[in-house]
Amino acid sequence: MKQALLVINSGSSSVKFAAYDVARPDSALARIANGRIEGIGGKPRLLVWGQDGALLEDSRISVSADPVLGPEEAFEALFDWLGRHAAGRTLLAVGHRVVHGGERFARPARVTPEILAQLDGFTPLAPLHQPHNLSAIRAIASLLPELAQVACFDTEFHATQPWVAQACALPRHITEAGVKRYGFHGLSYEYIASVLPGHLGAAANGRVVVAHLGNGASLCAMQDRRSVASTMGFTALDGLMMGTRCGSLDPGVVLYLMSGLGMSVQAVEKLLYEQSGLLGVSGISGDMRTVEASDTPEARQAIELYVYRVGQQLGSLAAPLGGLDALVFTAGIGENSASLRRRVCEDAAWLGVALDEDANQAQASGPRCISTPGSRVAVWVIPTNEELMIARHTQAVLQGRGAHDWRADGM
Ligand SMILES: Nc1ncnc2c1ncn2[C@@H]1O[C@H](COP(=O)(O)OP(=O)(O)O)[C@@H](O)[C@H]1O
Ligand SMILES: CC(=O)OP(=O)(O)O
Ligand SMILES: [Mg+2]
Repeated sequence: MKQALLVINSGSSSVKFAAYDVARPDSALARIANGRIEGIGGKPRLLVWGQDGALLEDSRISVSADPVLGPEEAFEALFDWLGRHAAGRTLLAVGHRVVHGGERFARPARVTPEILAQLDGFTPLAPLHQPHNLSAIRAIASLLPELAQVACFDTEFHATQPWVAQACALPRHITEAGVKRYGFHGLSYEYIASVLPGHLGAAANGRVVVAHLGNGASLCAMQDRRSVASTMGFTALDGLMMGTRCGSLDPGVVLYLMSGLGMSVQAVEKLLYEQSGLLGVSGISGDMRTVEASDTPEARQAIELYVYRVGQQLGSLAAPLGGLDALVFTAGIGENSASLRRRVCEDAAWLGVALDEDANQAQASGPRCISTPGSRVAVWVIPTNEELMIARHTQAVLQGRGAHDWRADGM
């Protein structure tokens, strides 16, 4: 009987998933299918694509007359689909992206009720993500209590940063209580680090900044393919301007919102996480495609500010690296918006970035170099694959190997 792994990346209103065949315990993972459940808490849909990218399923999920379904019903529909289409396979485990592992979880972990309770404690540090990550684990545990579930943390990859990159200049007792810069999007950065040598050769181990520009957005500075600094900090609010998050903000603004404008903690949290960023500045949308398609002055300013912040913080990471050898764009915006990449690269000319605009504009979807042959900094677009990274970690935890070591196997 073939064995398979399921990977879940659970967000506020949608769940992304991927299923992999495990031919041998230590062999490469082959993706069988991937997809999304959209509209959880409303009228969910299940979308599934096959190995070749063909759409296999696009249907409304309805198990009762009530169209408002929670995560449990949504996962029931997914397992039902897998049961019908992945017949003849044993599901070994489910691997999850869990955004915050705090100081306690530096490695992927097999989930137990005790671990789940500890991870609940990080919810205030990642209110947009952690509750949804954990409710997916709980929903699956109640459907299939015996099934192994593995939590893989977005914070893990940044554990290699020197203390100066992790420190907040706060009194010691606050730092000792865990208030430090963790960094996020680690599964995405770890995947990119794993494929960099195949594309960049020896330069992969040089001074690299990876720009993960998706709904959430951050930059990671790498040296020897290890994280040395990141623009995200204690929470996934810090750093770049994002779809609906403000990014770096004078902490005095937060104090003023509460003491000067009388806003509650909940209202400030909603403002900074859900109503700011591209959405707040454009007044139109937090989705880059929609903002790029609009020609209002506010939409144009939103993109101008977004680009300004990427350029400013790219400089802030070039400083600890002592320069820059390569810049990599990834995630929804980084992989798909040629105009955003062009503007970022123009602003980064002072660092030695020279963009090949034809290569940048070319209709392509795989990893590609978009800098000129003479550019001092190599610029690449490399599609990320958080799901594959989670599957590798999950496989490693099942084999009792602890965290998967991307440096050892050169993948
Ligand atoms: N062709 C495109 N041009 C510009 N932006 C795009 C394009 N395709 C996707 N995006 C943007 O990518 C972002 C979503 O990124 P993604 O990495 O999928 O996010 P997440 O995985 O965090 O939900 C959205 O702002 C979306 O508008
Ligand atoms: C950590 C984070 O911001 O994740 P996402 O980009 O998926 O929202
Ligand atoms: Mg994402």
